Amino acid sequence: MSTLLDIQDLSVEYDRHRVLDGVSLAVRTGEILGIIGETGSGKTTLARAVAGLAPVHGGRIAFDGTDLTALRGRARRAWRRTGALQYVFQDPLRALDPQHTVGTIVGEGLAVAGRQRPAEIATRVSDALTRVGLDPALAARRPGEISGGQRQRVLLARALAVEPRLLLCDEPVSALDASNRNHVLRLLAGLRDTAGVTVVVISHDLSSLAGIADRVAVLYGGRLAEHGPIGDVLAAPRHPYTALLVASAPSVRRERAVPAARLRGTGPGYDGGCNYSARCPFATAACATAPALSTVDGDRAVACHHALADLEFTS
Ligand SMILES: Nc1ncnc2c1ncn2[C@@H]1O[C@H](COP(=O)(O)OP(=O)(O)OP(=O)(O)O)[C@@H](O)[C@H]1O
Repeated sequence: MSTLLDIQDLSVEYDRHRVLDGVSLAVRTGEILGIIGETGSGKTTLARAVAGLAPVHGGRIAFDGTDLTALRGRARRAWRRTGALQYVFQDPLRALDPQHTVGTIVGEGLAVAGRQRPAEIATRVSDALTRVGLDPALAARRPGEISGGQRQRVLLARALAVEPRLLLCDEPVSALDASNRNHVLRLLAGLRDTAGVTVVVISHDLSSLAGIADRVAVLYGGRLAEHGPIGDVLAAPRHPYTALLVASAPSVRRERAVPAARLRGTGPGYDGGCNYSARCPFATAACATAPALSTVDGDRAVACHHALADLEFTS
């Protein structure tokens, strides 16, 4: 499978405070990649950096071979107008202009591209609303006149209207009830399966990702702890933090996961060593040096000096 998005050694700083540190990650064409991590781990920052909305301090983000971090001025605007990459924001209420109708909002990207006549835009808006399971008649309403679940779908419809190649969805289901959550997750899986759209889904909830993601990347304190095929990662997490996440998610938990009670210590730090070591039950003197992300089992990678073997989980 080819790589659509290639992130190399990405760092982001806000006011000299580093919130992403040397993240390298490839998103393959046609897959759903889940990004998981606790609050403040840098998930949104990673997505915003890819969308050109966060201050990249170092590294490279390439989309189908084009280095997005090098685009400036006209080239950058032209790239944005293609709509190839769409970022679906976390908070629908804040992301949707309350003054505009749903139809205007969903048609925005098409109008920006400047290639569509009003009648064509109206048809594409109707199609996009239908695709996300909404009645096209909602186009006449404003964001304040529809439900939270419907607003989340409007955000998705807006992104889909421009037929993106890559969809970055930031916590697309966290504010939804179970039935809306399942609908949106099925919708994302359907986009991958029938339209070949590549999807990155950010979540702090492993069980939401378990049913739809092909691979998962685990962020901790702005660094990548582990990534790999989701089934393998859930069955045998290699990083102690991933093991903790799996142990804390009842619906995906396996017998051998490290008990959640072994969580300890304070949050992440950047003292030069492994930023998980203060919380890690397996930490040793070796962890005073930050571990590099190393390939294990062919298709997986883990940043841990003590990358766990399956048997070590029984404790
Ligand atoms: N605009 C900003 N200015 C300064 N610091 C920021 C800004 N945006 C995010 N941060 C900081 O960057 C870190 C990572 O934030 P981010 O929103 O990426 O985390 P997250 O994993 O998406 O969290 P959540 O699950 O709560 O959305 C946090 O410490 C946050 O306070």
